[in-house]
Amino acid sequence: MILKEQHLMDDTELAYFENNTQMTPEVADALIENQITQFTLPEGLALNFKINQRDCIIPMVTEEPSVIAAASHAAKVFSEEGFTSKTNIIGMIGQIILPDVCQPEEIIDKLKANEETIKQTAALAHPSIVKRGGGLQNIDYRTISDSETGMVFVTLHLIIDTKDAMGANIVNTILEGVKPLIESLTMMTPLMSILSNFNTTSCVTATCQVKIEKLPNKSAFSNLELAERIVAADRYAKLDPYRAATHNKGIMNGIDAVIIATGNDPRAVEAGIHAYASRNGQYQGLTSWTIKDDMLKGEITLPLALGTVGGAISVLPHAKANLNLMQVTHADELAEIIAAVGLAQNFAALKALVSEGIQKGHMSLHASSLAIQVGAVGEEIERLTEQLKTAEKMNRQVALEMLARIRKS
Ligand SMILES: CC(C)(COP(=O)([O-])OP(=O)([O-])OC[C@H]1O[C@@H](n2cnc3c(N)ncnc32)[C@H](O)[C@@H]1OP(=O)([O-])[O-])[C@@H](O)C(=O)NCCC(=O)NCCSC(=O)C[C@@](C)(O)CC(=O)[O-]
Ligand SMILES: NC(=O)C1=CN([C@@H]2O[C@H](COP(=O)(O)OP(=O)(O)OC[C@H]3O[C@@H](n4cnc5c(N)ncnc54)[C@H](OP(=O)(O)O)[C@@H]3O)[C@@H](O)[C@H]2O)C=CC1
Repeated sequence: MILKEQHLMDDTELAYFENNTQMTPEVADALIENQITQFTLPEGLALNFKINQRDCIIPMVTEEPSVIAAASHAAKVFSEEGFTSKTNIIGMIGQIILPDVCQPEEIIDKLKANEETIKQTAALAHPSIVKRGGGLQNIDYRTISDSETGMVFVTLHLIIDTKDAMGANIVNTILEGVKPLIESLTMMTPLMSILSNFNTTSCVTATCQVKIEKLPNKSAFSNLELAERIVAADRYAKLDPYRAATHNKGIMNGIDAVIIATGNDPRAVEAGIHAYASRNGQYQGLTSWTIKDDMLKGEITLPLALGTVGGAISVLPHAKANLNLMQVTHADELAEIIAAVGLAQNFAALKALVSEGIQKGHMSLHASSLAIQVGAVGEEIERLTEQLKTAEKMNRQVALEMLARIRKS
């Protein structure tokens, strides 16, 4: 197997993948409650990626046809220079929310005067993360007023470096460790203490560029027109939330697939990214495509709190094997890859949308799942798939009629 020859997989991992091994019932039972079975999804590899000058094979777990083809297609378009991806990760944000505060400035001053003690208490609450070089970095204070009730909240943001763990449990442990001290300093009972998934202090930016003359182009538009239409589509996603949601869904096609493949928490990532997309007061597309010096340039910035250890990652053998496959050890490296995948996925979708339309590429790759949906089995699947790809219309009725003809022949 090529992956083993390239030292991207060892014998155990290869056997695990080849035998399609499930996790043991004990592991499955330990992960969730009332576990009855295991639910499988296909995993594929996105190819052609060069990220920060390193060639990278990307494992993607998705049920949607054409996602992996699209990512591979875009990665090939930008393969000359590849993607540049850079993290700006200070840490996760943990919130301690004080409700019904009468004198917010006084409370904040008191807390500021005791920051050293808060930091010491935080270190004692999770000594092992401090030993790893992480832990509480700094504290921000916010005052939030509810215009309906008149209630004023003071919210502490504890910025906590969780190193290679996503860190939700680490943050929550530290918050709950610090909470009694906050109570005694303020003489108030916090409403709650919990991490924020709007993790603006864990951002990553990926960029890419290609000479417009080198854009692969099967459409009737010139290469410059194609590039301009991609830029216009990108702009439109900044203006119209109805389009922005779909634009960002396309980005998440790639991001979620790698998040799931690496055992990370897709709900946390989705919540953070969609909150970030709304940070200017209106939900907007997350990418930026521009034309400069005969080049089409793409950029995406996302908050990504990810782990390469902890949570389910260290429990799921597939997740560990997939991290090895990408040759990733640290959480920031994983974030860099995932941001690049999101940008690539968006490029492929926009390029298809503004030229031949999405259905051509998507539906031809959807043909095999449509064949199975209408009941094709064994060799029928391939025959029906091929016929569907050449059909003028591809839908359930057409597929059923074709399958009936195949069975008669
Ligand atoms: C599908 C393509 C890539 C065809 O694109 P194409 O130019 O017709 O394909 P091609 O046959 O010339 O292949 C180009 C490259 O694509 C890859 N590729 C091509 N086919 C395969 C395959 N079977 N298996 C693996 N890789 C494949 C592969 O890398 C290949 O290079 P090669 O290796 O041949 O030198 C293109 O039409 C495309 O990128 N379409 C976009 C598809 C997409 O975005 N799908 C997501 C689902 S739609 C959605 O959910 C989101 C959306 C669209 O609504 C978001 C939005 O609105 O913004
Ligand atoms: N709102 C949300 O998003 C929430 C998410 N969650 C869930 O929390 C989980 C993630 O929490 P998380 O705290 O990451 O997981 P863990 O509780 O598994 O903590 C990670 C542990 O990994 C160990 N570790 C080993 N090597 C490293 C390293 N290099 N860097 C950092 N830690 C290391 C640390 O323990 P040690 O130092 O002792 O070895 C650390 O405590 C996910 O399953 C998520 O779904 C939970 C609550 C809310």
